[in-house]
Amino acid sequence: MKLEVDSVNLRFGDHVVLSDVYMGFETGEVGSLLGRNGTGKSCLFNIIIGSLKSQYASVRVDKCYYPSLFKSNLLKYLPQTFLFPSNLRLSNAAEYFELDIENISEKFDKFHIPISSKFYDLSGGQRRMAEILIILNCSCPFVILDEPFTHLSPIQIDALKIEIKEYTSTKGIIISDHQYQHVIDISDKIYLLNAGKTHLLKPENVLEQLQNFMYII
Ligand SMILES: Nc1ncnc2c1ncn2[C@@H]1O[C@H](COP(=O)(O)OP(=O)(O)OP(=O)(O)O)[C@@H](O)[C@H]1O
Repeated sequence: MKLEVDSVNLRFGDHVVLSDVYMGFETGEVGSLLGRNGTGKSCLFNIIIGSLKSQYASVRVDKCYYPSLFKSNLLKYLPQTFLFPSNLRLSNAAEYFELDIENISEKFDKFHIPISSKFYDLSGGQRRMAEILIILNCSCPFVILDEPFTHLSPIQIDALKIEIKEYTSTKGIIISDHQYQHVIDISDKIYLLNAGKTHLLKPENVLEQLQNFMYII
């Protein structure tokens, strides 16, 4: 399946954030969006899911138009901020997303997170990992993870990178994170957002292109 967003134009008053943006992602791959702070990555994700109205945007899955992809069961989205209320039990959050509790508890065990806990029982990193696992296990063809590596320790990041790659057997996974080296390690395709436009990076010299766009020095 192919998820495409194009002709995205977004401005707040005189501030033009996105100008004629295109991105395309397919199931079976990890696709990424990099860009400096404030370039519009989260806005673009919110436009894709349908929670932010832009002046214009066309969001399609396999050439069908979706004004609100979030309601369609084709995509789940993990925002930068925590997703679930603190006093919710992990198992209840999993049930809310119609997950098989037995299957998901095995995943949680792997990361030493008890599924019977409430979110406030967990550390920041455990909580982030728990939310990521719930979203990754949803039976939808696309998942967006906004800053999945935030709060995670290096060893958890490495485990998550393996996990994300495994889920591409059934999904397209779209990520954005400023820990660009980890993003590069697992991405099949990388877009860089700069001055309101997306640029699809050539796979052979990604670091050099990131330098040219002054995302890194
Ligand atoms: N509701 C809003 N009203 C006005 N400006 C907004 C609004 N939402 C976002 N912006 C502006 O749009 C720009 C893009 O914001 P966005 O959060 O998408 O950036 P980002 O690329 O995700 O940044 P970061 O990497 O820091 O998370 C910023 O300049 C922000 O101030």
